[in-house]
Amino acid sequence: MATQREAVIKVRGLRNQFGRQVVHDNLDLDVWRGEVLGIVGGSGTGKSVLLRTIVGLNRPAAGSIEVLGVDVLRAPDDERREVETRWGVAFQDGALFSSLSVLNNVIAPMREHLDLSPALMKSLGELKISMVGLPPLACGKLPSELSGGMRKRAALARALALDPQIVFLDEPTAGLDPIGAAAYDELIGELQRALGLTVFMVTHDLDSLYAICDRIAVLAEKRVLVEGPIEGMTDVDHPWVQEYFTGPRARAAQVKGQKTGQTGAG
Ligand SMILES: Nc1ncnc2c1ncn2[C@@H]1O[C@H](COP(=O)(O)OP(=O)(O)OP(=O)(O)O)[C@@H](O)[C@H]1O
Repeated sequence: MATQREAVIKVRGLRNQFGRQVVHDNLDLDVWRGEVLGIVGGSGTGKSVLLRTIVGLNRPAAGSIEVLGVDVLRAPDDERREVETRWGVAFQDGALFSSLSVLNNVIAPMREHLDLSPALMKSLGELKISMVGLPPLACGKLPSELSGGMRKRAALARALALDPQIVFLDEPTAGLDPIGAAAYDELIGELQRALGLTVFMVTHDLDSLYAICDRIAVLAEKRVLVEGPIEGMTDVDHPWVQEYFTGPRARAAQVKGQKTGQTGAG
């Protein structure tokens, strides 16, 4: 099995620096096709910066990033634009266009990258919106007219607009109540299995880690300190990892994960 793993994202020797603040130094990371990878780490360890760097919203000081076989930092513009259509990103606050309806938000990437008739885009947009569990009524609403949980689902629908192979999620369950968060986790797990997605998820949510992540990458000391299945994290001899994965919240999340039988998406 291990020999068949294909890295859809390969980060090597990554350095990110803002002024004199070094956020990442010589960071390496592989993300395997079809996995749900949870990125965790203390506040300010650079989880969001890592995501933003991989998707091209932040230019690193050094290193290389390969996504789906494309060297995204050095590829010519047309190749880079093409590979961008093969991933989708959903940010924590949704980052939807506030003046566009949910349907038009979901259609926006199609308008930009595909040459489809308006009628076909509308049908595809409605399909994506139903895939994330939003009612048809949501299509015509503005983002401001949705609840926080619905906005996150709308952002996910937009991330799925171009049938991506990889989805990046930045703190997808932040701000949701526990029931809403569990439902969102379930949705991600279902979509991942149904569509064969690779999911790169920055999260603080221990329940999500136990419920849907196949592997965890811990950011500490400016790099990926450790990566692997969640079960092995309690053996890692590092104060933050110990506190995070053996504290009372982790124990509660583990029990919950076992109760619902949701440990790992496989
Ligand atoms: N554009 C920027 N300019 C300057 N500093 C930045 C910029 N973006 C991020 N940083 C800094 O980089 C560090 C890492 O930020 P990042 O948002 O990635 O942390 P994080 O691990 O996601 O934290 P949290 O868990 O609190 O969301 C922080 O100290 C932040 O202030």
